[in-house]
Amino acid sequence: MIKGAFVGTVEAPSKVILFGEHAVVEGYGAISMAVDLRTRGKIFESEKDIVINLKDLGRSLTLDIENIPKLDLKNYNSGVKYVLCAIKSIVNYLKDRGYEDFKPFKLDISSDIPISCGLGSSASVVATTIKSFLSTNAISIPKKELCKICFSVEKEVQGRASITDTATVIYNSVLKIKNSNDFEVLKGTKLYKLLKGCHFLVVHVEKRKKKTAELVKEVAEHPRKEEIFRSIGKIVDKVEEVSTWEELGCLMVKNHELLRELGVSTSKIDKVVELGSRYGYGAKLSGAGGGGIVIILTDEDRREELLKSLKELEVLDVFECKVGMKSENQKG
Ligand SMILES: Nc1ncnc2c1ncn2[C@@H]1O[C@H](COP(=O)(O)OP(=O)(O)OP(=O)(O)O)[C@@H](O)[C@H]1O
Ligand SMILES: C[C@@](O)(CCO)CC(=O)[O-]
Ligand SMILES: [Mg+2]
Repeated sequence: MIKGAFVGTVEAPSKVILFGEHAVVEGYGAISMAVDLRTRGKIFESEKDIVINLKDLGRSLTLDIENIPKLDLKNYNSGVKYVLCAIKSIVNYLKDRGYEDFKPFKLDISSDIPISCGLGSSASVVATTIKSFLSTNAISIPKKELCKICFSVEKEVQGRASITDTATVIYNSVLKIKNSNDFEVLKGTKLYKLLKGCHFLVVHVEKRKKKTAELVKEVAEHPRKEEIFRSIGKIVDKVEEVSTWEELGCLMVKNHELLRELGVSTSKIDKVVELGSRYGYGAKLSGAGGGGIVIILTDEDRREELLKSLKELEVLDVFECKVGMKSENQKG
């Protein structure tokens, strides 16, 4: 073995939630779409231990393989908990199924996904970490099992989570989340065909002050959450019936208004949603909120006016995204 020899790369995409965030945590529906902004895990040989370099955080973890099942996440700061919990979860999952003698490796993790803005960077890094461990040990498990493990990591770190983000980055497609345990890949459906023709802009409006874990906890304590979740659930049910971009955009705005009532929007997010409605078919915040991203269903005839108005608002970044296509940065 050449010490530190490069072995290979594992990747996972990011995601946007088109409809249903927060309500989906309590079993309502959601519709999500993978986005081609990716987390990469570069795997190298290692003589002993698992060494994980989190390039975007400037942090490095060295793990004695024997001690991984007993890792206590409370001893680590929040920034590394998703990756640590991911490693611990896959080791325990495999040990429970008779696997042992896991190989040491070094893993460099880096990502083009803006962290903590609603693009599912946590789900993407969890999937990348677990897929890297499996790849190093030449073990493959069914995608559904991979989803369950990745979801359990988000739930353990956040306290509350749905299957949306992890299933979407693992299946790398457009998903309809049906309830807390079940989803379907929408490929070939009427909605998928409509979405395939859509042009979306993902606008990173502003940095969030809170992590998803805090935001979902606050929403869980909202006095009107059940009433608002029911209304969001009704919107999600309507989405599969729409036939035009106008109808889709209108439902996005209605969903956004309900997220505002949940208290997860901000004034700048609302301004961008208003621009998305003025120069496009509609828009809404996406992900846990509290700042972060807005997704806009654009009208290509008014795209330049929209981009000019976004520039005047001094948003952080603008990415073009289309179903199944590479995302391109559009910030002038
Ligand atoms: N490239 C990365 N390297 C290491 N850790 C990362 C990376 N990207 C995300 N994380 C972890 O995920 C956390 C952000 O997760 P969080 O759920 O708050 O935001 P998000 O997943 O981007 O947004 P949302 O959950 O709303 O889609 C970071 O604080 C860090 O712990
Ligand atoms: C806010 C939320 O609905 C989406 C976060 O991207 C949380 C979850 O579904 O796990
Ligand atoms: Mg997340």
